[in-house]
Amino acid sequence: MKYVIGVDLGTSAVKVLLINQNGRVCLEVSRSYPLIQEKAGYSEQNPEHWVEKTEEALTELVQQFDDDVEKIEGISYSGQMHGLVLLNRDKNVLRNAILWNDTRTTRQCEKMNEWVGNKKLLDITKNPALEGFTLPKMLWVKEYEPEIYQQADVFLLPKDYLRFRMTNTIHMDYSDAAGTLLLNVGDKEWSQDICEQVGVHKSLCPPLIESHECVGRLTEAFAQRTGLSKKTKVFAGGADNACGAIGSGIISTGKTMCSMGTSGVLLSYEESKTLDFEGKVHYFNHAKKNAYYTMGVTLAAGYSLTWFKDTFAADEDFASLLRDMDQVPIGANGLLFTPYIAGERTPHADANIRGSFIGVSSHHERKHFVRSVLEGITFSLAESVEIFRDNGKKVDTIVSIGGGAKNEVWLQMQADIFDAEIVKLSSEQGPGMGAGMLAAYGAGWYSSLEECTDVFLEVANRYYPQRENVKKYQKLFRLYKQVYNQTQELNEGLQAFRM
Ligand SMILES: Nc1ncnc2c1ncn2[C@@H]1O[C@H](COP(=O)(O)OP(=O)(O)O)[C@@H](O)[C@H]1O
Ligand SMILES: O=C(CO)[C@@H](O)[C@H](O)COP(=O)(O)O
Repeated sequence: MKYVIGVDLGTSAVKVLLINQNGRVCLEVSRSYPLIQEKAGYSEQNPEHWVEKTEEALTELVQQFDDDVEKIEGISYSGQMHGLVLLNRDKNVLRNAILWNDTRTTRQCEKMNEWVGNKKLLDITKNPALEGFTLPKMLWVKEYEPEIYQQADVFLLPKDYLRFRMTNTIHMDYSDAAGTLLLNVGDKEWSQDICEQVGVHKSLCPPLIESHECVGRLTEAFAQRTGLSKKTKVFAGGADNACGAIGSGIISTGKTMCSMGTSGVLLSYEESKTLDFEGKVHYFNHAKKNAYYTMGVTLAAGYSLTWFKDTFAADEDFASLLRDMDQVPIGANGLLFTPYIAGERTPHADANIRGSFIGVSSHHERKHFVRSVLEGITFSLAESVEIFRDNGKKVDTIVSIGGGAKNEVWLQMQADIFDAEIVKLSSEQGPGMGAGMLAAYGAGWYSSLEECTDVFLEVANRYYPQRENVKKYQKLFRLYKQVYNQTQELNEGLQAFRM
C-alpha cells in the first residue's frame, strides 16, 4: 500500500492526514495554536508555532504509523490564505504573520484605490482592495514599520513558509498568490504594473508554481526529527479554499462548496477567467491547473461559535454545547444573531461593523443563544448563495466541509437555509484531503485530478431541505438582512470605545 500526507495549516490548528492509495484517511493528528490579538482588528500568529506544531503532529503521525515510512510517497499543503510572512536576506522571519482576518488596513486599501484605481485592480487581480488580502498588509508594514520593511527580501504566505522550513525551497502556488492582490490572475504572473503603482519591489515576490508540482524533498534534518523519509516528495499545495474545493470534488462547472472553518466560505467552480462579478465575490485561480473559482466569505463563521463557547462555556466541548440544538425551535424564540464579531467581507466589506443579538428576552436560555449563533452564521453565507443565484448560477447541491460539518443539526440547517441539498463526505477535512489529492496526482498515481476524485471522495450522507423549515427561514432571512444597515451607524459610534 502507498500513502500520501495532506497538511492543512488552518487558522485554529494544523491538521495532518495520512491517506492511503484507496483514498481512505488512515490517521489524523491535529495541533492547535493561538491567535495573537493585541488591539481591536489585529490578528497575528507566530510562524514558528506553525512549524513547531506541524513537526509535533507529523512526529505523532509517524509514531502511530505501522508500515514503512518510505511508502509515504508525497506530502502537500493547504494553507489559510492571505497571511503576510516577511523574510530577510538570511530567510529569517522579520515579524509575526499578519493574518487574513486582521482588518487594520482600511487606510491602505483606500490608498490602493487612489493609486491603482478600483477598475484597474479588478481588471488585473479580479478582486477589489480588501483589508484581509496580502498587499494592504505589506503597505501597512511599509508605512508603520519601515525599519522592518527595509529588511524584507521576500514575502510568503503561511503554508509557503511552512514548506520552506520543511524543504529549504521558496515558492508560492497560483491559487494562494491570487489572494495577494499582486498577481495578474488571468496571465498568471506577478503584476509589474501594480507593484510600480503601489511602490512595492517585484523582487519581493517569490517564484510561482502549480499546486501539483514537486518542489523537492524533505530536508535531512526535518525528516530526522519527524521520522519521515527524506525520499518523500513534496508538492506545492494550495490555498485552503482551493484545496477544500479539490477535496470536495469542486473541479467542474456547476459545483458548489460550503466551508465552515474559522471563516465561512461559499465557493463555486469557474472555468473562465473573463466573468465579471464586479468584485462582489472573490475570484481566484484554482489549485487545478488553469481553472478558477469564485467565493463569498464570512469572516467569523466557526470563529463566532468558538468565541461563544470560549466566553460562555469554556469547560465544554462543541458536542456538549450543541447537544440540545434540535430541541430549540427555528428562530431561537425570536433571537437573531449577526456574526460580524471581527468585521465582515461578503456581502458587506466592512471592517468596522460588529455583531448583534437582536430580540433578547428574559425567556431566552443559553441554548437559544447557541442556536441563533448557528443560524446567524448560516444566514451570512446564505447572502453569498443569493449573490450566486442572482448572477444566474444554479445552486441546488452543496458539499459541506470544515469543522462545522461535524454537526448533523447544523448540516440540516444549511439545507433549510440555503434551500439546497447538502452533501457530507466521509471526511469533513476537505482542505487536508485536497492537499493529499494534489500529492497523489503530483506523484503520478492518477492521470488527472478527476480520476483521483473518483477514488478518494465518498459521500457519507445527504440532507434535504424541508419545505416547512425553508419557508420559516425565508421569513427570518428577510429580517436578518436588515440588521446590517440598521446597526452600521451604531457601530461607528461605538468604535471610539473599542480597545
Ligand atoms: N463538533 C463540532 N460541531 C460544530 N462545529 C465545530 C465542531 N468542532 C469544531 N467546530 C467549528 O469548526 C471550526 C474549526 O474548523 P476548521 O475547519 O478546523 O477550521 P480552520 O481550518 O480555520 O482551523 C471552529 O471554529 C468551530 O467553531
Ligand atoms: O480569508 C479567507 C479566504 O479569503 C479565509 O477563508 C482563510 O483562507 C482562512 O480559512 P480557514 O482557516 O477558516 O479555513
